[in-house]
Amino acid sequence: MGHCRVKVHLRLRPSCRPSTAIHVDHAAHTIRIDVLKQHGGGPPKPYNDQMVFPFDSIIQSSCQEAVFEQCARQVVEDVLGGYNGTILTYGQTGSGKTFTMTGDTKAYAHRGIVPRAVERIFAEKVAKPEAGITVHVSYLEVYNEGIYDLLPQRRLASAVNLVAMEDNGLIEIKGLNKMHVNTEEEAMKYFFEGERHRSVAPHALNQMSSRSHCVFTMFVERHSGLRTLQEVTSSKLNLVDLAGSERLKRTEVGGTTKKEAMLINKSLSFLEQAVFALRQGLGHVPFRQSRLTTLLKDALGGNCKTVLIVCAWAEDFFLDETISALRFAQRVKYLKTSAVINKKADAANTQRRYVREISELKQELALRDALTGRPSISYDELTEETRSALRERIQAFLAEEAGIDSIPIENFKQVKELFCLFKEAQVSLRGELEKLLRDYGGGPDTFLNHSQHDVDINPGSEEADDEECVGELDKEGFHVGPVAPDNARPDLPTSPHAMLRAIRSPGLKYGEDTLLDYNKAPPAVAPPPNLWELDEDTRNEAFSEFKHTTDEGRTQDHELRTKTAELRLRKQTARELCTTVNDAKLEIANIKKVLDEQSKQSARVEFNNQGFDEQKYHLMQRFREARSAYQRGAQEFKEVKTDLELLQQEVRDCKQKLLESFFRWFEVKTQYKGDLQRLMTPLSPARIASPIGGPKP
Ligand SMILES: Nc1ncnc2c1ncn2[C@@H]1O[C@H](COP(=O)(O)OP(=O)(O)OP(=O)(O)O)[C@@H](O)[C@H]1O
Repeated sequence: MGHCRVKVHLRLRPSCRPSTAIHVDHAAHTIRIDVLKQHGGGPPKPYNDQMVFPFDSIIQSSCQEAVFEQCARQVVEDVLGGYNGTILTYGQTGSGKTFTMTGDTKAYAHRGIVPRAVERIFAEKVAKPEAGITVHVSYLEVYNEGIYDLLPQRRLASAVNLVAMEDNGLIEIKGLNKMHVNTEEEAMKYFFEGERHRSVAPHALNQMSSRSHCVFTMFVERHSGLRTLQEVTSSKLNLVDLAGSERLKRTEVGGTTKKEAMLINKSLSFLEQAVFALRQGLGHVPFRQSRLTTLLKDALGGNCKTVLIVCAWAEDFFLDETISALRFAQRVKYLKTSAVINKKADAANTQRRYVREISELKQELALRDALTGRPSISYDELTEETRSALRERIQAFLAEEAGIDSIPIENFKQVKELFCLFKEAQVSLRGELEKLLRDYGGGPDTFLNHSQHDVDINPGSEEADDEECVGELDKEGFHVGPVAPDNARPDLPTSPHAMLRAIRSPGLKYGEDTLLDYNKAPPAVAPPPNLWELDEDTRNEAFSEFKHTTDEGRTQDHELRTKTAELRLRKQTARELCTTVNDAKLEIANIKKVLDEQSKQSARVEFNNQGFDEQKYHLMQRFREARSAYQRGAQEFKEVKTDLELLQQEVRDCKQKLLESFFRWFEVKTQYKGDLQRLMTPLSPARIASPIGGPKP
């Protein structure tokens, strides 16, 4: 990056009566003003003070061509070389700024810097076609603190006030039209169109006074040599015709023109403040104070080569304004900018190179495939059919219906597609999981709790199982009901009827499913009263006799044993299923916990073609498996549970039937065999406490 000083030139307007106070030294490029100073109350002494202002050049009576050559040529050449350039004309109203920048249409020789710069740029474009120079032009004006596009139609009521923004270190006007121009004529056509639209008004010093600051910009792109090279330079040339400062009493304006003049003076004063801040090296330069200073930010201190042409009247009458313009020029003269060649990659060339390289690589691949016996492999974009075939294979693989070998891996494009499809499957799985969790009403805890309530998968413990069959399926003996704890014993009944009442009364429980649980299932036939007057051993002996010596007893006992064995098997199956389902539930809850943890750490799992969250994928796969196991197990368990309930009922029925048959048999036996006397023995409290049933040996 090279620092370069802003070049400052002075152009004095030709005058019939130039001030005798102005002395130009063309060799030294200085101008001296002899100033009249008044001392105290004494008579004024003429020219008792002198001010000398150095310039890069002073133009007094040169023609327009000389002005271009002296002031503008180098900037235009620099723009063609890739630098940004700005040429500004500054000065009092009517001092010749527009004449210098635009020129006069009366004669071709009077054309100003703009047409000459356009001519030079297109001359280069024609002379060096290999450089592939492209040109765009824009034209704007800053009028009453608004930025307006002069192309194509500034004077429309809908004219938009544009916004200047800093983009990549350079000031850009958002929405400004940039017209692509192929020839000098085209560029000038747009320039004149803009000229027609710019704001002008007459006043005492200028019949065509500019009421706005105008900026005509040429955007130049140029290849830095042969077209095969990748680099292009992109630069712009700003040609700025500032509105002139004016003293209202001299221009004798009123109304709108007066308001315009005040705003022009204000914006020029902001420009002076910005220049002053830059010159003083102040930390903050108030570029944003006005549209003009914002627009000129690059020209005054950024990436730009800048030339200022100060236009001034040479008459005595305007000496004050001239001195003030010269002072401004002196400040600008010491400003430094940091211009660089603006290079950028040539997109078209880069694309051409890539196309060539791709074509060569394809040939290389085809050759290699032919040599390795895989001539049919395609490297073109995957078709929709291929994509859906791959999707089906992945689905089959994930469902464990096909192995990994079923997924073809032929080229990189296909591998990328496979990753995308895996991601698709993962996303869908995640959706399913979230839906499932939503259905279960929230987080893992709720899910577990809900599941436990939803399906009762506790078929009972081994102990409960034993209790279920208590007093029943011991090898030989018949123990009807567990022994009640001592403190649970009821008062001794005095007769069998009293004992029955006691059995039926609540609080006399001898297990959940004893053979004679009157609270749950009282036998259809009442037990013979004399049965309860026997002691437990005798009573069980009688029951054993019935089961082993009578057909009815044998059949019913066998039926009960078969059903109970079946019930046990079912309970075992249910227990196993219960373990499977509970394990699956636990697994689901654990996976959910891990996934939640991961989600907390990163709100969103990023996946692109460069990466794949393998851990997450495995988790999701485990989740799927656990969920399938849970669903299968839960379904099977429901079926087993239904069977279980049926079997339990059947067992109860068998027990009931056996008891009833036993009661009937016992009654008949005691009645007809006449040995009732022998069987009748006094009741003992222990026998009554365990009237029927007993612990299993
Ligand atoms: N060097 C010059 N040679 C011949 N004529 C000139 C010269 N400078 C200015 N003029 C004439 O003076 C008149 C006013 O000049 P010009 O419009 O360029 O002033 P200006 O500085 O742009 O004024 P304003 O700020 O009001 O727009 C024009 O008619 C122009 O032709």
